[in-house]
Amino acid sequence: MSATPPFKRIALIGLGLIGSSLARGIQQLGLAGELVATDNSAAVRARAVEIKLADRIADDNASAVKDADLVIACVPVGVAGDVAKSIAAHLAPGAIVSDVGSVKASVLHAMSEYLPDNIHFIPAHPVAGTENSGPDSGFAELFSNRWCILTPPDGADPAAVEKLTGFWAALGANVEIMQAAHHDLVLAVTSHLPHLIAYTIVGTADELEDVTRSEVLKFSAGGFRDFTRIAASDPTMWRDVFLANKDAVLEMLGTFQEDLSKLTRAIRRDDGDALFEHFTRTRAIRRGIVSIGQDEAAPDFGRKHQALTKKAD
Ligand SMILES: NC(=O)c1ccc[n+]([C@@H]2O[C@H](COP(=O)([O-])OP(=O)(O)OC[C@H]3O[C@@H](n4cnc5c(N)ncnc54)[C@H](O)[C@@H]3O)[C@@H](O)[C@H]2O)c1
Ligand SMILES: O=C(O)C(=O)C[C@]1(C(=O)O)C=C[C@@H](O)C=C1
Repeated sequence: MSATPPFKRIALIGLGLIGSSLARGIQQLGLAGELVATDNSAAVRARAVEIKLADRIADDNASAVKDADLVIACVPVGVAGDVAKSIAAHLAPGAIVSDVGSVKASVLHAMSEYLPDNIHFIPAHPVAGTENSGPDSGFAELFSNRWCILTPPDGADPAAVEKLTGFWAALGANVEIMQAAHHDLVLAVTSHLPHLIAYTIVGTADELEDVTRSEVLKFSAGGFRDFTRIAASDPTMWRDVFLANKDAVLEMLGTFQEDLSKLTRAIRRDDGDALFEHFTRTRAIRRGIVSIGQDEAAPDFGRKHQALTKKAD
């Protein structure tokens, strides 16, 4: 625990997987003089009191942010604007206001509409999670050795960006700064599209006529089992992600469908060389990610993204 916490009062809004992980990390590391938290679900607030997720659980968003020097909205991206509206008039001048949403441009737009000019708004996205949600699912180590991407708007105060960078670094994250629109393109291919594929394939398996659901469950080893984990992710969160990052996801989906057509054609034409060449290339990508470790995986995804957009041009 540091003698003087970097923040006098941190307010967390939303106590699901990410909010409760932040709460546990902030408490363990002593990052706030006082931690105040809230959630719009009374059941979640009651559970947060029971498991002592904060020094104080406030009844609503407005009272939670009073006198806080760091406020973090940990809610589905579709309600980020509503949260900004509910806290705008109650923020302390000079406070840093941030979020953890999986999409950045839409959150930047929705929250900026309501937030006053006398605070520092710096959106963020910890690229770390699980398929679980709710206040019991969080853990303090979630962000350790994972990326956290900050997308400060043009003209953001460098000192506020540095302070938020220090906060995420204290939680163990590697911080990267990016434009919101670029973040949304990169994450469309590295996170959003994989989730869409998982949701699709698990649904497809469930709808087959000649293969029963019990056979799917019984024989789902390896690959399919991994897809079922991802497809168990929170429906509200992912509905909001796809609607909020519509353009980038549709762009990546178009490229993906072209590539899938090429592989489909290779199978239909018994073109073993094309299949072998493709699988050899993808194996090398996986081995590259594993050998450089998690710390350097994200820049690699960036290069893959550049290659994809070049191809689409
Ligand atoms: N789950 C992940 O893997 C993951 C990873 C990184 C970022 N994120 C992002 O983090 C955010 C939160 O995701 P999560 O997984 O913690 O979700 P979650 O469903 O576990 O928790 C969200 C919480 O927000 C509360 N909430 C909803 N609307 C609210 C409002 N208007 N005011 C106050 N509270 C409200 C809900 O009651 C819920 O407890 C999302 O924007 C998501 O995109 C999620
Ligand atoms: O590991 C998982 O369960 C995740 O899906 C985490 C994951 C991801 O796609 O990597 C999901 C969404 C977030 O915005 C960040 C992280």
